[in-house]
Amino acid sequence: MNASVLKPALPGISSSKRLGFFSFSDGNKPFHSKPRGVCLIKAAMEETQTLKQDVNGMVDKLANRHAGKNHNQLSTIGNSTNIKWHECPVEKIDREKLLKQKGCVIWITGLSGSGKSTVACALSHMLYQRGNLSYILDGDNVRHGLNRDLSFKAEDRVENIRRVGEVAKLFADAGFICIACLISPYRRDRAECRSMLPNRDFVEVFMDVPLQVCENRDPKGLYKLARAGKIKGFTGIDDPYEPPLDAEIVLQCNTGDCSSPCDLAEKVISYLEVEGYLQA
Ligand SMILES: Nc1ncnc2c1ncn2[C@@H]1O[C@H](COP(=O)(O)OS(=O)(=O)O)[C@@H](OP(=O)(O)O)[C@H]1O
Ligand SMILES: Nc1ncnc2c1ncn2[C@@H]1O[C@H](COP(=O)(O)OP(=O)(O)O)[C@@H](O)[C@H]1O
Repeated sequence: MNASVLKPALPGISSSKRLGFFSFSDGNKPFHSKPRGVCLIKAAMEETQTLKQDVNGMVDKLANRHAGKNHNQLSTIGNSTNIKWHECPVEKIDREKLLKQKGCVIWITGLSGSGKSTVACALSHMLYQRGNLSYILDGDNVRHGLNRDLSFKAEDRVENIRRVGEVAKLFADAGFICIACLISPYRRDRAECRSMLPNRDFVEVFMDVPLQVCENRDPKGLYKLARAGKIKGFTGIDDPYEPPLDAEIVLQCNTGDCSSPCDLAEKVISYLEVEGYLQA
């Protein structure tokens, strides 16, 4: 590999921290259209040398972790046979150092109309303003793509939550503060998602808003349709919702007079701050 084709995308950060952000050209197209000075080429070569050392260190770290283990062991997970986990030396903790935060999942559950999406957006915006990276997995939105094959019957809701739980786990592993907001009506499914993550990395937020308030809001007119029997199996009307018994955060709104979405999001921010998620 040619030293001049290395492109540090985050100048000013040490090479080990930048490791995940280097990309390589195809060798024919240099990154800089203007001719660069010899000093820069020399610096780039030195940078490459440091990088190689970093990569070797990372690979050694991986080799040590695997010492004594059977590298060829194949697994069967569900219907996937003969599969093998592939480790990469750049780990979650390395990405977290880059992002200066800890990856986790904020799981917002509650009835339709309880304010899940609104709080998720307020939270994401506040995190963005603080310089923290988050990403929202909204039930409604995920059902436009990944989960478009799923209906609202019980087994499809279970699969909906399982898939979003798995995706959220990947985002947390990438170092994101992943905000999943879904009705997720069943306790057992939420517990399954919790169990996918290391201890404390799953933060359950319960939108404790009475059905009456949600129904009065009815921004999409769905409760009206459900009451008229035009939507069958609507959560809270003729389909169950199991409120959490041990959520980390409960955002209550007992009457129509609720705290503002920003005030609610602030409570989540305070929790994340106290638990140390907003720094690496
Ligand atoms: N039968 C039924 N029950 C509940 N909700 C329904 C239903 N049909 C459509 N919708 C709309 O789908 C949104 C909920 O999707 P979710 O993926 O969050 O649901 S679930 O977690 O699988 O129960 C939900 O969005 P939110 O209002 O944002 O919760 C509704 O707009
Ligand atoms: N804290 C709040 N106070 C008053 N109204 C709210 C609050 N949060 C959300 N809403 C309103 O309630 C309705 C439903 O909110 P939404 O976020 O779409 O709920 P969900 O995602 O749970 O279905 C929207 O019209 C929204 O503007």
